[in-house]
Amino acid sequence: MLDDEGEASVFVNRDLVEPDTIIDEERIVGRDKQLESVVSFLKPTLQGNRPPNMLLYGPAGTGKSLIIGAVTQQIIELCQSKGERFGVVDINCQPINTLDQAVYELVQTVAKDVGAEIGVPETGVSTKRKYRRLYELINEHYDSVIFIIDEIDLLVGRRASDEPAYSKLLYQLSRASNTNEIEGRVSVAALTNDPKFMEDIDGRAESSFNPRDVYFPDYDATQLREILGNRRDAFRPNALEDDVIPLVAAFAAQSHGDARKAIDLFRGAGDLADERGDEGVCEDHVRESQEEIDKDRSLKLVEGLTTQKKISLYATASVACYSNRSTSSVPSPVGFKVYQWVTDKIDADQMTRETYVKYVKELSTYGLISASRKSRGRGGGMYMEFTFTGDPAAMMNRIVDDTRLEGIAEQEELLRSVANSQLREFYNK
Ligand SMILES: Nc1ncnc2c1ncn2[C@@H]1O[C@H](COP(=O)(O)OP(=O)(O)OP(=O)(O)O)[C@@H](O)[C@H]1O
Repeated sequence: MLDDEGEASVFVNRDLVEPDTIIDEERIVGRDKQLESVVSFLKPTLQGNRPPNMLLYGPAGTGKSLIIGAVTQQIIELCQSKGERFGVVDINCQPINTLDQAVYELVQTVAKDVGAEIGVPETGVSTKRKYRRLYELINEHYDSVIFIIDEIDLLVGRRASDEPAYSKLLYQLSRASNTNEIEGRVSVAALTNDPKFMEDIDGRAESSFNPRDVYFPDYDATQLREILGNRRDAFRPNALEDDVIPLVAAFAAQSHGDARKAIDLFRGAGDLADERGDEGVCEDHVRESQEEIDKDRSLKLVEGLTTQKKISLYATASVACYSNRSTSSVPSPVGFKVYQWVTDKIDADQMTRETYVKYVKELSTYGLISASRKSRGRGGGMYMEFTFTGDPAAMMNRIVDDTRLEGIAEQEELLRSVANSQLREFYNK
């Protein structure tokens, strides 16, 4: 089978494994409960009533956008057949910084959907004017509307002390029909990975938004297998060896349970097979793509760290890497001693032990390491134990690109002995 460029390819429909491709409802699996809830909440629209507001929450890649998108699409079609205009106004807050930009983005989205002029400039007019234009467009073109605000918790606004921008936006949008600014029925669906933002919304916003919750948990390996199995026709028949889907699902379930990343890995394995001119996709392609993904991710992350964080991570990784013990986990007091040694050697500032622990713990939120609290036994106090999820030596190599640490890397034997003597001292106490 040849692809668009006339090259042999394992794919027949690569789009199906692109994350942004909108898929048919038959390909959605494992989200029956969430689908049922969203359908039941939005059904009143079809009877001419106002649906409740909704909060769809759960980790990344668990189908929040997919489910709300599929249900609202159906409602658009059902309304159309009755001659009613149901507007779906969908924005993602990730690239947006302020309330003013968010309102402008809403105006732009509606204008594009209905083919009208935006009608307000992006800058130089008040946010109020933008709201007015938004309501005007909606009143002209829709009988009812749902606002879908993705990654709502990221819309914090400029000043940390103010009421967050998401709180103001939720307040305005959810009361727009009570104040008759929008004549038709309005509802708001907020999507987030982190529902804790609700703790910071203003009391007024809370009572006017007052959402019905729908929770999206991580997918397990069985669900991911099904999701991927439903897209196997992206590949040429017989191009996939039997163990490919189970392995992709197992990798994804183990590290995140995110369908988007699982689909990325599936596609990556196919791309690798194509690159090498192999006829089919096998287990090795999956393993190598996963390694590439891990490498890229940690590389990007390490590049963005401050020097102090790099040193903390380097010292911790060196203990994991050089340890002569049977486990490679790193007790924080040992990591800190090695950190002190490294900072002395390169003549860098030295943070306190608390700061060192805070920095290393922070990296656990990126999945590079895991951190757990341990007890030293009676009277011995508590400490943190760090374990690297990937290869600590690869991590060290990446950090050494930071020139100040090159000198240390040349003293590998010395660092090895420092790490082990600190480990011995810690465990023999
Ligand atoms: N249940 C499912 N069945 C089939 N495909 C799915 C399912 N859940 C998610 N996907 C696919 O995974 C990708 C990510 O899903 P989606 O965008 O809905 O995640 P999300 O929860 O909104 O994530 P985020 O918080 O990152 O925006 C999409 O390509 C989607 O098609």
